[in-house]
Amino acid sequence: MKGHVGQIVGHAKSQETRDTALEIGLCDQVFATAAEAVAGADLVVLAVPVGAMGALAAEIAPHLKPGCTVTDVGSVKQAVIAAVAPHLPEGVAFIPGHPMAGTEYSGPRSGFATLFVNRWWLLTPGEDVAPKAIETLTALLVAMGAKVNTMTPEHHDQVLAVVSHTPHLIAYTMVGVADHVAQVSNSEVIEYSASGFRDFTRIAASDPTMWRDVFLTNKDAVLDILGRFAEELFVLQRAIRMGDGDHLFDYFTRTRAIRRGIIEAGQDTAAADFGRVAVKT
Ligand SMILES: NC(=O)c1ccc[n+]([C@@H]2O[C@H](COP(=O)([O-])OP(=O)(O)OC[C@H]3O[C@@H](n4cnc5c(N)ncnc54)[C@H](O)[C@@H]3O)[C@@H](O)[C@H]2O)c1
Ligand SMILES: O=C(O)C(=O)C[C@]1(C(=O)O)C=C[C@@H](O)C=C1
Repeated sequence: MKGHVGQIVGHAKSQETRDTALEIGLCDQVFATAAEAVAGADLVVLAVPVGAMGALAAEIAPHLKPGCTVTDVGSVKQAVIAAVAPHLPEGVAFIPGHPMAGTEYSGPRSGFATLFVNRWWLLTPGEDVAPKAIETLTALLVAMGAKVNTMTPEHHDQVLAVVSHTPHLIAYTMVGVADHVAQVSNSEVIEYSASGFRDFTRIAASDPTMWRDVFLTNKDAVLDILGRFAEELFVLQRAIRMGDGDHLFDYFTRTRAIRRGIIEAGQDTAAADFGRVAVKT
């Protein structure tokens, strides 16, 4: 954001995080209370776990500058809106947001300059929000390299259940299964993991608080996708049992085309950004 805004003021509860934020130049100033941090701000960005958004909004509400914009970066939108909006005073523009970028790491040292470059940043503003406020926020996000799109919070939560939330649950589960197998068979299965399983372990190393809150707050959409996942899994399980190679081949051909389409659309930048090699098979 540096160079695009006047001053960046942060808040973190721990002294260590506040010290780090100043040391690495993330903020110009940091405060121990959110109330102090938001005083006089034109734009306030809420970046805490989804389950903590409501309490934070209640804390900052009396200290917001009239006419300011409040946004958030939570991975779920309907629950954040329900928790935050009731606290915000009249005249504050609330533009819920979600950058589709991140890693399994947390904390102030986990960001990097290109994190948002060529990544979607989804906004789910209500119809009553002034277009000017949306334009100003969009301009800032675009300046950070993001591609911005707006949609309804309902649609956001359904889409994210498919492309982010349920895949994380599957990764957590698969790593749990491997660990269980290793324990009961007293073997070294995880040591022999190659890149496919390692990708699962990377995802399964994501922050437990963040992901607990995601699943608790996007419950219906995730349960819907998990149900569909189980149905597909049973069909593949049956194909394996019946020796139906044609079914497996056709299914895998279809999924490979999806992966190739993502790469051709230039949307697989995260791995390369983070110093890993994007495997193009
Ligand atoms: N990590 C990702 O990949 C990613 C990507 C997009 C969106 N998000 C969303 O961004 C938000 C922040 O995630 P992050 O990865 O930046 O996490 P983070 O752990 O790096 O930062 C979260 C901060 O919130 C603070 N916090 C936790 N509970 C709190 C509470 N009850 N009250 C006040 N502060 C509290 C923590 O101390 C920490 O400083 C989450 O809502 C998450 O869903 C994360
Ligand atoms: O690559 C990762 O570590 C991520 O999972 C990042 C990811 C994602 O699912 O794409 C995780 C959660 C966020 O809400 C947005 C981005």
